Amino acid sequence: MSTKNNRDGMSRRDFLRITATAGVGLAIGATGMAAMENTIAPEAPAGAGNEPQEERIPMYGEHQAGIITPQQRYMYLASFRITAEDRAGLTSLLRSWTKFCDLSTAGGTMKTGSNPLLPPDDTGETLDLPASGLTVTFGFGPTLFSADGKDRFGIAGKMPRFLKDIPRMPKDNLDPLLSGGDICIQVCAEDQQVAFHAVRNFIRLATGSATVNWMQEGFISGGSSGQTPRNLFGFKDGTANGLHQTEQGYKDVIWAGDDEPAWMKGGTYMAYRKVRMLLEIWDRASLSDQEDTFGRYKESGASYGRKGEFDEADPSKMPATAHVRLAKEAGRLIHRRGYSYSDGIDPRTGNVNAGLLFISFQKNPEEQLVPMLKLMQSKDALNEYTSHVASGLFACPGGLREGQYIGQSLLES
Ligand SMILES: C=CC1=C(C)c2cc3[nH]c(cc4nc(cc5[nH]c(cc1n2)c(C)c5CCC(=O)O)C(CCC(=O)O)=C4C)c(C)c3C=C
Ligand SMILES: [Fe+2]
Repeated sequence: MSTKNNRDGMSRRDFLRITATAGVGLAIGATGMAAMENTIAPEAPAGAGNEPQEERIPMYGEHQAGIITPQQRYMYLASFRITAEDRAGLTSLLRSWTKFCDLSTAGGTMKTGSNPLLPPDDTGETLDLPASGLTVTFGFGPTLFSADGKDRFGIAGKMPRFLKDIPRMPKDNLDPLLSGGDICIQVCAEDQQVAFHAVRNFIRLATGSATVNWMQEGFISGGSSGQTPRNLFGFKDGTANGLHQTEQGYKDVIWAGDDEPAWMKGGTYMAYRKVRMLLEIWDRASLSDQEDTFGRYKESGASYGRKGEFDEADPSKMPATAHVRLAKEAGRLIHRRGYSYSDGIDPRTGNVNAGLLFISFQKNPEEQLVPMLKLMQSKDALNEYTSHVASGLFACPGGLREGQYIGQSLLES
């Protein structure tokens, strides 16, 4: 796609580069920061500018996209309550959502419409934007299968083996209005407006068939440059995913087993915890307390007693309550794909309302995730600085072939 602007002869990319550089100079001048000791010069990763992201991530395949896909910068998570009264209503919604996915992940939009007396078919905010690595991942919650003892859609007999709410943990501070749901959609993209457009249109297309329970937005840094993103405590977060990132590793850790209903073939379970991070308390903790909390060094991300971020961790070198040591003691791996969030300021306290939208994928949440969560809730040094405020567990069906709709293998098998 050409980015030349004919009026001033400068490409959109050149313009962004020049203004970005000028902006840095102005900011330094304005604050009078002549002495720059104690700083770390950032290494500019190649291609990490503001270029439009043409990348299209195929939505068809053995697995849904957005699970082992390298993390895009922006994420929306939206949970829906299905109001359609029967299976035909649910099927029709899933068909129209799938059609929209097919179009938008390829960088297309619906027609704006030819009848000026009707609302346009597309909301329009991505008309000039490329696909931007958009992915959409669907998960089905326990209540889709059975709610209040009712089998609303005739699928109660096809419930996957481990689909139930994550058990309540002693330190939980969960808001039921921000937890659970019949269907959860994870939307990720390199451009926030592309991701927003998708989630907004899922909501719009659901009119009359589903209502939104809650929606969260998240962001990360660095992912596309190949570096591990840092969370809002300033630590590299996601390093240990490297332990299972092979085809066999994914099979062992993520993809549902053969003992699941057929529609879960190539699927997995998505766990969600919204974890508020108490930034003001954390920022007053010493560097050594911060590092002891994780058992890793802040700058390098290396685990205690090691030099490189990816050197094998030795839990015996970490304090007994270190987060990473406890994760290791739980003895199982999970695939984490979390995003930071910021919900502005808590007006009652003036504190920043921010944290981690913890998302993990695993084949058996009962064996892989729940024991880890229990161990962490009882001992984790991180508990002093965090509070779990929302939760959810969803079964993600396997991937689609062109022409199929999401959930077809569940509803029509
Ligand atoms: C029960 C699962 C987990 C929750 C909840 C959780 C919350 C949470 N984690 C961080 C920051 C870090 N976590 C790190 C590693 C790590 N965390 C979990 C699990 C949960 N974290 C696992 C399984 C691991 C990997 C352990 C290992 O095998 O080495 C790290 C270290 C770097 C890394 O590997 O990613 C950080 C940092 C926060 C801030 C948080 C809640 C707000
Ligand atoms: Fe963690």
